[in-house]
Amino acid sequence: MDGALTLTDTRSDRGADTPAAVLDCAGLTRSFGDRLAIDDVSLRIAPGETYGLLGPNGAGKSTTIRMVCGLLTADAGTVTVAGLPMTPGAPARALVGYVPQDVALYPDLTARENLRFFGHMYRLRGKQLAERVAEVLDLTGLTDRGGDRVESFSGGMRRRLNIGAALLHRPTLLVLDEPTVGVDPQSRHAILDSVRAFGAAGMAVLYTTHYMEEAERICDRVGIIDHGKLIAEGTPRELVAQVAERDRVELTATGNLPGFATACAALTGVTHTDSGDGMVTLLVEDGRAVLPAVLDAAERADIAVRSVQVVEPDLESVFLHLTGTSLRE
Ligand SMILES: Nc1ncnc2c1ncn2[C@@H]1O[C@H](COP(=O)(O)OP(=O)(O)OP(=O)(O)O)[C@@H](O)[C@H]1O
Repeated sequence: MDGALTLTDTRSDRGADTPAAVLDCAGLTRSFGDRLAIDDVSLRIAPGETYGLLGPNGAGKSTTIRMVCGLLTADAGTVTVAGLPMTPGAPARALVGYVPQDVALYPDLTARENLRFFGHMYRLRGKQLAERVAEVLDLTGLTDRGGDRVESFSGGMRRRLNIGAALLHRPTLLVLDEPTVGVDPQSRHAILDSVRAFGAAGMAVLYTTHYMEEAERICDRVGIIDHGKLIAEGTPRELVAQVAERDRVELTATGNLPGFATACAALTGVTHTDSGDGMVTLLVEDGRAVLPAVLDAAERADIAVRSVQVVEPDLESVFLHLTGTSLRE
């Protein structure tokens, strides 16, 4: 496998007048036809801060970051990076490293050739390009494989090289769009550790995911996005405090699950219910206290319960609390 990426401190590259926020999005709004995809989203990311944009598929994460990276124009609102306005083609784009959701590498080129190609796009040339390519191969732990074609790489190695390509020009803001989708667990851990290290080295990081445990693990602050709106923002601890003492009860079961969820909603101590994918999820005041009544309700509704889990409050509970639906894959 695939070791963690490591990074040296990039803060020395910054001027003394570094603005308080590296990224400042104000009132971002964007529609596609009559579909309002992003609705008045504002967020700020400070130097060294890792900000997680957490939301289900279709919530508006990619659209937001495409505007942040200057790849899509907003209908309303502004993006500034290190105080510079971001619009398609603006100089501010040079401050951003963008890691797209899909791996964007040339399989029949070697890792080194891929990096040289991307380095050219960032206008790196000659000795500086050679140095940065060597630096990124080192950072990604791929120096030994630099001369090998990417088609021979594992999925995790491709992801790491994909991230490396966005680091060639030493960006002030690194934007990663769901970089662990489809990656094996070990590579996933390596990528998450690396993103943590980028933040620790002073980079501002915008990280989108629909895995709440990733957001909890690596993000200093999290914004929850749903139907194009930023519906909550804070540290994972602050967000979890919003659902107070509520536990989550997760039952995997077969039978009429929507009907069972409705029956559970009527039980004392149950505050939210959701069902889908062979699972019923309940937010409850006290998981253990409510279990007998839930299991009685299952029996009455002829539900075959396969497993029951009581989970203490986490970001998944926050999402269920705020939206009434589970943040499932
Ligand atoms: N080019 C487009 N044309 C039309 N609709 C679009 C376009 N891009 C995005 N949308 C719509 O905008 C909404 C937000 O999509 P977006 O891709 O930003 O969500 P997401 O949170 O990144 O989801 P995913 O994790 O599935 O990529 C969705 O309803 C999507 O269908």
